[in-house]
Amino acid sequence: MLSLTVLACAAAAGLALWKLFQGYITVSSLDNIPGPSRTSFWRGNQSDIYNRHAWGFHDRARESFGSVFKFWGPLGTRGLYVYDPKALNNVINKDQLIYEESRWLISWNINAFGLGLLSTLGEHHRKQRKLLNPAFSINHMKRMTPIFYRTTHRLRIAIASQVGKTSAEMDLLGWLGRLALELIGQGGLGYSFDPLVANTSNPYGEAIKDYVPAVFSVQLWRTLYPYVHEYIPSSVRNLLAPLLPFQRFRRLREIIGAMDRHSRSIFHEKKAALEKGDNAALQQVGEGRDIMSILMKANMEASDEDKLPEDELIGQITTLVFAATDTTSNALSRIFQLLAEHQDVQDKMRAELVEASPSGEDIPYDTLVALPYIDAVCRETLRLHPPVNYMARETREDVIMPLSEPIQGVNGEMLSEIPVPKDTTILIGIRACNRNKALWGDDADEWKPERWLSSLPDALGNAHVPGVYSHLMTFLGGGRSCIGFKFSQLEMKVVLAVMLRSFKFLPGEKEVYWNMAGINYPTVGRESNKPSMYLRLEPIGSQ
Ligand code: HEM
Repeated sequence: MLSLTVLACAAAAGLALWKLFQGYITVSSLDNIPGPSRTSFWRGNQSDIYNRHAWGFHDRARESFGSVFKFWGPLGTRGLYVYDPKALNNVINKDQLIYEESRWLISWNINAFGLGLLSTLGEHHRKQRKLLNPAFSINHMKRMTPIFYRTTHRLRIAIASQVGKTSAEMDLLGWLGRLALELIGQGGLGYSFDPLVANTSNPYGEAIKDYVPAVFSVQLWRTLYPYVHEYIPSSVRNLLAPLLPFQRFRRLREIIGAMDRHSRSIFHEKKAALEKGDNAALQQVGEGRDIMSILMKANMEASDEDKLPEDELIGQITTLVFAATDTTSNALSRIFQLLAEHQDVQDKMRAELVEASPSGEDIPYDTLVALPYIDAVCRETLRLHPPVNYMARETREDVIMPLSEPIQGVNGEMLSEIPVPKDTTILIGIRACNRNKALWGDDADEWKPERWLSSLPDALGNAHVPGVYSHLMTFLGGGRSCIGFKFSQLEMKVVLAVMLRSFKFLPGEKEVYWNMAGINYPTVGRESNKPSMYLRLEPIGSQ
């Protein structure tokens, strides 16, 4: 009996060792795909790809190896970095269910955000999305526009009091982050997080803002999470997590705990208001027009098979707040930084706004979204500087990846498709696709809003980039594309419309350094890891 047990344990250990180290022993169809050599025997290119200063690695690799290249993952595994449009179309549309979110990321997201859209797969995800979609329609965005203006004017007043009559240098990222949280609060949840006055802060806002840097601070450990996820059951993981002796893990757990507590209390408040009837809901902050009220009402009326359980509704709250906050505020910060560096563009945008509303009244939705120059600046910034550089996927089975243009294999053969083995990590090169010179022209790495005012290159039209927005991969495409991209555009345009008429934006004294992360963020200089961006603001006319 004992020898049988020993034999079984030895076999299990052998299998685990084989699974762990097979990458070093086996050959793969991806060995014929060119790519950078590994910089660590154990970690492959992990630390080249996933670090705050990885811009050079990503840019050199795309320039040297083209639209599909191999990279090394941990323990001898191979991955593919892809920005070929036809391949991307297969990844996010045609074979979406084969190129799924990584299992470990889903498990991580369930722990961090609960069972929201970022944590579910397949039919489960489709069902959630079906219920949420109507709340993100253009008609609904129009109805939310007054809420966006009202909230942004509160920010304008708060900033004006800091700027005074002359000028002041301030952490604009901090203000835009608070505004983004308040807008998803009011427009998304019918809840006010932040009075938007100076010298106050909000624990939920702080938690959300710290989440991405906190995750990146444990990135080395996070690259091991796929193995932790595979070999340690979730019950044991949950038991061990609080015992981890590292301050960084403790902070991450605090952040996740704060997000969950707030989401639960917001949910129960909304539920009570909805149960009391429409009047109670109308008296809430979002006047019943917010995304969660619509979702909760739709859920009450849905057939049993389409209904979402409470935990999934709570998960949507954390997911929405996380997905909406840093992405949009960091994108807006990048726009203001570029406007501070290009006063001519800033002046032109201001002139367009004054022409659209000489009296300074809020510009109605239809007019605002159609203003061509502001639109060009937003598109161009989201093209050149997408807040998310890449997204990972993982093949659930062997699959053939077709290419728009053949590539030369390591053996000299031309390849028009690549056989990709099951369990391969795919990195969707969002920034790489947006800067592809073969599609956008030789000036693809330059910021030129004017490019959107004349016709775009034919090569771009013919390539059929599968992004949901303007030939860009910024918001991805397919069944997992960004559901909030219209919300985000409206937010950017309302903020630009209000702020550019009140302030002139100038470069500050403090250096602005952009860090590469799950969502890129600026810091003062390269060494700091505290998200912030200082610009100088000067008042214009009467406030
Ligand atoms: C500039 C701003 C934004 C950018 C660049 C952005 C980008 C993205 C990207 C790349 C994804 C795909 C993630 C994945 O495949 O795992 C995504 C998903 C998502 N985004 Fe956004 N986003 C932005 C703003 C927003 C806003 C304002 C909201 C909410 C109001 C939002 C809500 C979501 C949600 C819920 C998902 C998950 C969708 C799904 O899995 O079905 N995003 N976003």
